[in-house]
Amino acid sequence: MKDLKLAGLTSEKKTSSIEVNGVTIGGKEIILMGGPCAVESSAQMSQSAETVKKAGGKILRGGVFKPRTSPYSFQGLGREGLNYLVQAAKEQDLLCVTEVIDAQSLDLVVNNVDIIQIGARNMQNFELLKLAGKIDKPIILKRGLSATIEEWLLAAEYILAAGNPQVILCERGIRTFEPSTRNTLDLSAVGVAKEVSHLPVIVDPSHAAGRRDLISSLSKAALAAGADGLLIEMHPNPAEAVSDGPQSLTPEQFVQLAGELGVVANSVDRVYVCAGQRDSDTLESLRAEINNLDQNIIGQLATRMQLVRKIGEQKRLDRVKDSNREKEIMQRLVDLAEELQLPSELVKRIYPLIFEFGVQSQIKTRVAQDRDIEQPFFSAGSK
Ligand SMILES: C=C(O[C@@H]1C=C(C(=O)O)C=C[C@H]1O)C(=O)O
Repeated sequence: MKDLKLAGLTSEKKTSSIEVNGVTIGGKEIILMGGPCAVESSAQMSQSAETVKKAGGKILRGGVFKPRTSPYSFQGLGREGLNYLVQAAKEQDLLCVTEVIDAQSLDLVVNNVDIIQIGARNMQNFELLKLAGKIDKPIILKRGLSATIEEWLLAAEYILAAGNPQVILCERGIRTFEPSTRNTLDLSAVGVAKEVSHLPVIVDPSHAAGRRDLISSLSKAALAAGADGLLIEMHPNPAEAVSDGPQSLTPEQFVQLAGELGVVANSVDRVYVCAGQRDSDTLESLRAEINNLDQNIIGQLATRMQLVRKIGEQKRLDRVKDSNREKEIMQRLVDLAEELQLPSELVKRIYPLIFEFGVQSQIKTRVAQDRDIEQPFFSAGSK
């Protein structure tokens, strides 16, 4: 692809992550963003924020300027809606994102939200892209309805070239001949974009499918395909939504899906942190979940110890301890802890113990092994 001077990857820069107020997009952690298509009321946004928080989501979405296909459809609450969005995000300590459609809406939201979205219909609004390039806020750039991946990346290049390095690509389905879904989610676009560009890529399965029954499977497929995050529509009462009701998840479905993302994330060497789904947060249910987690932690430690012993079998007894390897593991885990907002001190205290027991176990394995090798020699005459 030509002209990807800034969006294209180089030998030094294969991936880039975007750090926004304590949330890293494009790191190890999968970032979940959710909320209604359009901001309708203060109560609707408060309930949505509560659900996003419960699901382990980090970012609340909500449109206040709506570029609708029909001029007679709801066009958004503007400034009033912006206040509801910002307030609800604040209540739950979430970040927020909203779409801008022109210079005025950009001006209005730029100092209030954490992330700005440029929607599919404006992907090639080059003047808007240039304006987005002049601000110091991350931009989610949705792929246009009929845009090739190259056109999408060149749109990102406009923002980058104008001076804003914080671009997050968002695949949201493209127009094909298939009428069963609103659009066709192009999951290969995630891989292709990542092959040619260093920018983080997220997926919006809601606008792609246009129907809520497909959102769960498409979200998981998106993670498997390498997406760094998900942007999912959820409404406290989808039947009453002023826009995109049929594709919006209910709060229960949203939390359930979030609870299922962790295993998919782990299978592709990523992390999704969500305190699981419970009917209600009773002391008993919370403790049951902790018991379950503790069991997993011990199980994983046992597997780790087995691997450490296997490594021990391959090493010389005088080279059992490898300080460089330990340092490298520690650095990686401290970085991960910081990304997951876990005190890095915890990792710094636990891991030396884990290493120590690993090394001891390797020494024992080696000594036993060496004895076994010598055994036939000693036992030959005695039998
Ligand atoms: C497992 C190894 O041996 C030792 C134990 C380590 C561990 O527990 O991760 C790391 C380095 C070594 O001190 C290894 O060399 O990789």
